Amino acid sequence: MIEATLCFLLRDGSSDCDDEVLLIEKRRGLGEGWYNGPGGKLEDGETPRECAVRETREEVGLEVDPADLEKVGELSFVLDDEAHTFCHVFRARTFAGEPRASEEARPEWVAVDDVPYDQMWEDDQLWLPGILEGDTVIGEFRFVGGEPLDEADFADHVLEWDVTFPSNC
Ligand SMILES: Nc1ncnc2c1[nH]c(=O)n2[C@H]1C[C@H](O)[C@@H](COP(=O)(O)OP(=O)(O)OP(=O)(O)O)O1
Repeated sequence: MIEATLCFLLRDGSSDCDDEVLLIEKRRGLGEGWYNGPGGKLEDGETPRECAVRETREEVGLEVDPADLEKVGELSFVLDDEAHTFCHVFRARTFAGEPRASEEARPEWVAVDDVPYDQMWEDDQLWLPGILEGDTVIGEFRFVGGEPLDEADFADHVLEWDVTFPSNC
């Protein structure tokens, strides 16, 4: 099973009440052409938090202090009844630098109310709005139809909200 991360960075928006979230348009690999948060697969010996920091740096050039990352989700993606990917989701409001594009990702600040869910993984619309509003979640999402995961059909899901994660995970 693959272990991966997603990292959602938030900032105050230009209008009075709207937060903005940094999304990437994925330029290669799984989910190519879709929007998502920066993130990717854990490397050997890496913790999820370290992975989220590294992937954010590599994909969009922003520096995040691991201590500023709040663990806000654990998502299990199941393909044809087999565990496929376990994804740790983080959120942060503190980071350094200006986003820049990389070979893997084109970054874009998007108002939280304008997230393009029709250009994202189908499951994102089920859990990401809650994450962007400050909630926490554990979710399982079942896909059918074989590899690759991003061409499989989304079948069903289970969500548990308002979860408490240990501060060190
Ligand atoms: N269903 C769903 N919804 C939302 N996000 C995801 C999924 N499935 C997923 O796999 N993901 C996320 C989890 C990861 O952040 C990425 C996939 O990681 P990937 O880009 O393959 O990992 P990298 O390590 O960056 O890839 P390479 O550097 O090897 O190209 O999608």
